[in-house]
Amino acid sequence: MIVATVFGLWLSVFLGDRSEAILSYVLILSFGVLHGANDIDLIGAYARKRGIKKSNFQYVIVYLLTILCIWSLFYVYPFLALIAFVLISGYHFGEQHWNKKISFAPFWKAVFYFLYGSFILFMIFYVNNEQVQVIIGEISGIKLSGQFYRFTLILLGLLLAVQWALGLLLGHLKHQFFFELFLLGIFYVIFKTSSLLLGFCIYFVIWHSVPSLLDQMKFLYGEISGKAFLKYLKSSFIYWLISVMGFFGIYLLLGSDDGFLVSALICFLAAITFPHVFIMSRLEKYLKADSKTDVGG
Ligand SMILES: CC1=C(/C=C/C(C)=C/C=C/C(C)=C/C=O)C(C)(C)CCC1
Repeated sequence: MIVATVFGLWLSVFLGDRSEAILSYVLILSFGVLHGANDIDLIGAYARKRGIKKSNFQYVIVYLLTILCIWSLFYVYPFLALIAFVLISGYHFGEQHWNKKISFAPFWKAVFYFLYGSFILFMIFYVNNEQVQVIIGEISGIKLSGQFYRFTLILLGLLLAVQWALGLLLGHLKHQFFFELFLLGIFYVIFKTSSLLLGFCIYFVIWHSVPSLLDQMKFLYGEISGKAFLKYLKSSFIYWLISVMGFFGIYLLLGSDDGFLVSALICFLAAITFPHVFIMSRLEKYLKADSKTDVGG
């Protein structure tokens, strides 16, 4: 993952703005969307493992209703929806990164996930604050100042540092401290050198979507292999196709205006993110609890 990240950094130096944007859309729509495209099968498999029997059709209905609710929320209270989206995404990124490496009590675990993931997101927002202000303004009609991103980043950083230090002192964190710190440094450099979209994309695809895909394969098929990946592709293809077509539908409707497209991409991501975070949180807890299906301990 480090090699792919450095390669991404190298690409960001060489590619022009247009090529960076195209590469980012391609990566987000391929791996990014793919890692959320199997959610209905995942919740079905999870329920079966827990002895609950419901048809896939019921899950599809609940899933679609959830997406409809999120879209309505974005329509009626866009700012509130955006805040909820960012908070939940922070938690989700943190959970993916730390799930197998920490042993806090459940509440403090959730706080740590949230602080870590939100810290990463606010690094992106702070470094690109002018662009982010425009995008958030376009979605919600509210313009937050550059100071706001700076202050929130510092606050999150301080809280994270305190909990991290306590976790180390009390032995709740099983990881290489300097490596994790180095990673945060690398992320900062990437966000600073690449465009907003490519910076987010490098983190989202390499450090979130790919590890999540591997966890899902292990959960669904008990192994990580080329064969399991093909099975995964087969079962998620239809959902992936519908999502990508949905995105292009929005694109055709809104035109090729880059600003609009980024806002559309965010609302689109948000709609599939809410149910995805819920499902993945169940799955990660299951993977951690069941040592036989745990990935890389
Ligand atoms: C608001 C905002 C952004 C945040 C995107 C987020 C928060 C995405 C989360 C995606 C998830 C969690 C997907 C599912 O796994 C961007 C794109 C950086 C651009 C600037 C404005």
